[in-house]
Amino acid sequence: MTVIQARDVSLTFQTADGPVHALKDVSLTIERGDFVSFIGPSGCGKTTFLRAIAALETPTAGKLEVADMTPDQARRQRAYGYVFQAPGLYPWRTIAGNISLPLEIMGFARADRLQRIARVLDLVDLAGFGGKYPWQLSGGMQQRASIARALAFDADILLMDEPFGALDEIVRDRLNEALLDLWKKTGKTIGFVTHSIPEAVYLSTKIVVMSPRPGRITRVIDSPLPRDRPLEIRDTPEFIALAQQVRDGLREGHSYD
Ligand SMILES: Nc1ncnc2c1ncn2[C@@H]1O[C@H](COP(=O)(O)OP(=O)(O)OP(=O)(O)O)[C@@H](O)[C@H]1O
Repeated sequence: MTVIQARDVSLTFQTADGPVHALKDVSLTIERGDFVSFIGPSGCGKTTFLRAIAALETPTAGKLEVADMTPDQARRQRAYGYVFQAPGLYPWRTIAGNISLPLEIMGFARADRLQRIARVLDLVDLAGFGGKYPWQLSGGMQQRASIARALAFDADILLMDEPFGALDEIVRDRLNEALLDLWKKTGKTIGFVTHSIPEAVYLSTKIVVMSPRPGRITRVIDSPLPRDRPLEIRDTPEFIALAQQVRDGLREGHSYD
């Protein structure tokens, strides 16, 4: 079942220095339960594409459908959760309070909110930390809390814009494992922006390689790796070959010239 469909999506920003073609003729189909990574050098339109899916930007041409709706309808139906690069937690609210906020805005009853908060804290392995304040948690724990917040209203789609970019490699490894586990448990469809080839290959069922000026898709690689992936899978020939394909795709786009 198709969950996200982009057909010839283009998006041009008008700036003082002239038009910036952030996306040009981007076509992509994302199926239910896919884990799709977007990888490419700075400025290739990864964030713009994710924001267009989330109705935070409007394409200048082409068609974009999210759960059979326009992005705007999907936003109003709360069809997805969105995780930003920085955790963006309010320091004056506890972790539970932060997770509760969007639920309060959406009008969930208190008992329902408490139940949902407990469930998502458990999912991201933060059970027992609901009463802490963000500054009492490590960076990795804060990012997990922000994922919990995006999961709390149980949308089928999770959009994540480089959520682990600012974290060190050891923490990132652990969060990658935790995210895969969560994806397997919940069956959600995930769109994930990253700069890291190993992260994209480790997490994804589909890797979308993009290139800049104008922002476009140069390659879509379907992963043959099994869904069960211990971290050690990164040392297997299959993983290394896949990483090489991504690298070739990035080079094809002249991304690092
Ligand atoms: N609001 C905006 N106004 C004008 N130009 C913009 C705006 N947002 C993005 N751009 C431009 O659009 C292009 C694509 O940006 P985008 O942030 O989507 O790239 P990205 O691949 O996510 O980059 P990064 O990896 O650095 O986050 C860039 O050239 C950027 O400068």
